[in-house]
Amino acid sequence: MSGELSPIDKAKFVAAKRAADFVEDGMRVGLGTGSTAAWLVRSLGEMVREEGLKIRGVPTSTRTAQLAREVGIEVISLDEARWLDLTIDGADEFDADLNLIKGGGGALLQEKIVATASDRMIVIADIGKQVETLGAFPLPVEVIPFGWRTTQALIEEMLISMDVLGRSTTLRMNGDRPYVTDEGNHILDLHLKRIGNGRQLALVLNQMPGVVENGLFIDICDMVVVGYGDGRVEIRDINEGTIEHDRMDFLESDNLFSDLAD
Ligand SMILES: O=C(CO)[C@H](O)[C@H](O)COP(=O)(O)O
Repeated sequence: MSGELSPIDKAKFVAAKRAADFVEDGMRVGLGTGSTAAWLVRSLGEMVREEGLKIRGVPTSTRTAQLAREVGIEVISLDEARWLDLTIDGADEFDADLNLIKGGGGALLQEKIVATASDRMIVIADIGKQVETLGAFPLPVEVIPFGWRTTQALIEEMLISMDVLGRSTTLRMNGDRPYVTDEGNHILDLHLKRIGNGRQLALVLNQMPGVVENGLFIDICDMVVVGYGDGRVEIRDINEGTIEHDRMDFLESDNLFSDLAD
């Protein structure tokens, strides 16, 4: 049963399952987007249905909103919640300082707004997302459709002036059309290879006309729950370092996992 899922799926699952333990009754919870976040939403749904957990969720995309409703989580908007106790989301890369690249799933704008509006952000990720230096994963930048080619050219010029290693940028596509975000924008993926100064790059990008937001999450994440393909989980805390090693009691006993793996 569980053997039919790939090690990466198992790693994502155990990270999400462990992170769900941080969600308490009455919390307003930001719900991330992506395949790892989907495991989290399903786990929380199970806790709502079977344990009577009472939470209100603020989804970071229409996809997550739909899944949250399907699994029984009460969905509210960020404007209704105003402020959140906790956001749990996936990431494309995380480094030792818990800085992130996000936006591989195209939801970086809502994800950053929601994470920033939260007392605490927990990232759930398989160990493959850990990097020494951010940047191997193309950095997503959300741009408005008007004049996107000009914005792209400005970004490429800026990358040259900042001496960034990789300078090519591509418009994200959905089939033969530009990808459109929930906000009606496009995404440029910046193939940088290595981001020396993420803080500076994030600031410079967001000052450019046409740029709405970038996928660098600097000083936003408080904790990363890391999953391994063999079911182990590790917790890295921004202040205390690694606070939990090698816990692996999630896989075999879990109904949700075996039901989905069937
Ligand atoms: O930033 C994101 C979506 O915009 C996702 O969290 C990120 O792409 C990770 O996705 P996955 O959990 O599917 O690997």
